[in-house]
Amino acid sequence: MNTPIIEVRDVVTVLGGNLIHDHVSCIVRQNEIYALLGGSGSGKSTLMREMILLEHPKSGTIRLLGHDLSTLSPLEAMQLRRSWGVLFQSGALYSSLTVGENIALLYNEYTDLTPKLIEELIHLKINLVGLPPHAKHLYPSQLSGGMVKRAALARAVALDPKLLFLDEPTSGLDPLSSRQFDELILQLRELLGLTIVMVTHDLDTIHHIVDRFTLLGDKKAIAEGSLEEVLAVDHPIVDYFFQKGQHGIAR
Ligand SMILES: Nc1ncnc2c1ncn2[C@@H]1O[C@H](COP(=O)(O)OP(=O)(O)OP(=O)(O)O)[C@@H](O)[C@H]1O
Repeated sequence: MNTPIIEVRDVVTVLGGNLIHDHVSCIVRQNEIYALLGGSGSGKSTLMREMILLEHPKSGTIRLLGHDLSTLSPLEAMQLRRSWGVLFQSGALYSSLTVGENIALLYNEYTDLTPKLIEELIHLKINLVGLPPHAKHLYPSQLSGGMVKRAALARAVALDPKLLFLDEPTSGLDPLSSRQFDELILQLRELLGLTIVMVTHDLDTIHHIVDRFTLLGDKKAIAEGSLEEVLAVDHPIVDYFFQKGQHGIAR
């Protein structure tokens, strides 16, 4: 649990001439569920995108599974990309393909598995995320919001990644579906031995399943740690976020 998997050190990010991160540091450890929390525009998604090579900091370092992301060769980058799965906020499934075909795309692109084995793996992954077997034949437009997220999750774990990145996994879900999705994330962490990083606004998720998190604000990492550790930090943004001193802790 203590081995660092992602180390962000002194990251400075400038986008469109605007300073987004001003020397932000944080550490994600093996097997933990780690969250990036903060107000709108605080740079949570950008930091996650930097961890998966979709953006690049102006300065500072990000090490992932021991690799400095700023010095990767194209081949190393390609290999490293295989070690993570990503669940984007909208699900990002191809609308013209069924759930099964969306998952099969990955196997066809990255493996030499036989069609029969691919079918078996698709069945396994669909079952793993709690979807009924017939979901394989459905198109994204035929799924509820919660089912789209589950299907996208099945795709994200298709290649057995070590790391899973989730962008606001419970956004758009009702409270009951959100808690069920939290439970699923917990189960997947246990079953697959994953380390999970998520961007979230959902304080219930923070309470229920997140081990540690960074609170971003004012372009900085205001606080990092467990909920208890963050709540002990004396900072107006911590007070604001958790409504300390008003009517208990906001949930
Ligand atoms: N490509 C870009 N060019 C210029 N500015 C950008 C770009 N991408 C993001 N930004 C800006 O960077 C800031 C941080 O954006 P980011 O999406 O990381 O915030 P966030 O904390 O995830 O916000 P939200 O919770 O609203 O999704 C925002 O002000 C956004 O407008």
